[in-house]
Amino acid sequence: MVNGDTTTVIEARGLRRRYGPEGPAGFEAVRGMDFEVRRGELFALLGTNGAGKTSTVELLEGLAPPTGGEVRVFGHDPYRRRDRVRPYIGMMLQEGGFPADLTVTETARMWAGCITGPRPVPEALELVGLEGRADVRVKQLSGGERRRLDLALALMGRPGLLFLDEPTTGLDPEARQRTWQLVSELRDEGTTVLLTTHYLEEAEALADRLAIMREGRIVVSGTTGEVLDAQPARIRFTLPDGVGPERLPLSVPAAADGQRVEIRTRALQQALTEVLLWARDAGVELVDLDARSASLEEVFLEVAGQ
Ligand SMILES: Nc1ncnc2c1ncn2[C@@H]1O[C@H](COP(=O)(O)OP(=O)(O)OP(=O)(O)O)[C@@H](O)[C@H]1O
Repeated sequence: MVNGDTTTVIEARGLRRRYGPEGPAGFEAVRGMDFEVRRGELFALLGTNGAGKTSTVELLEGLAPPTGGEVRVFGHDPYRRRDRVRPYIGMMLQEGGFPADLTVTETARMWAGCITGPRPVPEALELVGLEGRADVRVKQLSGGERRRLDLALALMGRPGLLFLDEPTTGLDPEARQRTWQLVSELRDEGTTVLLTTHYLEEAEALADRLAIMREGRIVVSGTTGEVLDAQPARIRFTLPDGVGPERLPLSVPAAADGQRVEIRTRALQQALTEVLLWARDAGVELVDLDARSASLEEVFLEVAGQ
C-alpha cells in the first residue's frame, strides 16, 4: 500500500466482499479488485446489473469492511478510520432516503448541520438547479429532482472525493446535461470523482479512466482512449451492382453480405486510405460509406456480457 502518497486518493488491492457465509449459502460479489484513483481524476466503474459496482463502492465509502484484500482512501482504511476519511468525502447513494415530510431547504439544513464548514444551503440548491423548489416537500419532488437533491447534499461539504452512484438515473436529458456540466466543473476544480453509471455516453463524456466489471472482477481498464483503441474500428459500405467484393484489395480483410461490406481493423486510417484509393482507381462509387472507431458501447457489449 502506498501510504502518504498524495497523488493516490483511492487504492484497492485484492479487494473482496462476500455476503453471507463461505460456501454455496453465501455469495462473493467482489472477487479481487485492484485499482487506484489519482487525485483530481474522474474514474468510472461500469458493468452490467449485479456486476458488483455498488458492493465495491460501499467498501470504498467505508460503509462495510472488505472480507479480503485492502482499501485505502486518502491513505486510511475507510471503515476502521472513518473519522479520518468521512470529512473529506461526499456520497451520492442510489437511494438517498430522507424524511419525506421535510421541505428541500429543511432537508438541506438538517444535512448541513452534520457538516463542518458546509456550503450555504441556497448555494448547494442552485448548483443542482433546485433553487425554485426550496419550499417543496421531498415527497412531492419528482424522481429526477430527488436525485438532484441527493447530489446537492453530497456536495454540501465541498468534498475532495465525490462518490456518484448512478447520479443521472431518472433525469431528463436537460437535467442530465446539467449534471454532466456540474461534475466536469467540480473535476476541473480538483475534485476527485468515482462514478458508477449505466450510461456509457456518460462515462465517455466524463471519465479520465474507467474500468468495466464482470462478476466481481475488472475485465478491462484504462483511459477511455486506451479502452477504445483496444477494440477494432469498423468500415462499412455497399458496392454497386456488378462489382463483387472479391475485387477489393487483398490487403484489407473484408467480410461481405451480398454487396454490403464490413472491414474490421486496428489501423483505421491505413485501411480507409487503401479502400478509397482502390475505389478511385477502379472508378467505383462506395454507397453508404461509414468509418468509425469502436464506441464504448461496443467494448462494453463485447466484454461485459461474455
Ligand atoms: N446484501 C446482499 N446480500 C446478498 N447478496 C447481495 C447483497 N447485496 C448485493 N448482493 C448481490 O451482489 C451482486 C452485486 O450486487 P451490486 O449491487 O454490487 O451490483 P451492481 O453492479 O451495483 O448492480 P446494479 O447495476 O444493478 O446496481 C448481485 O448479484 C447482488 O444480488
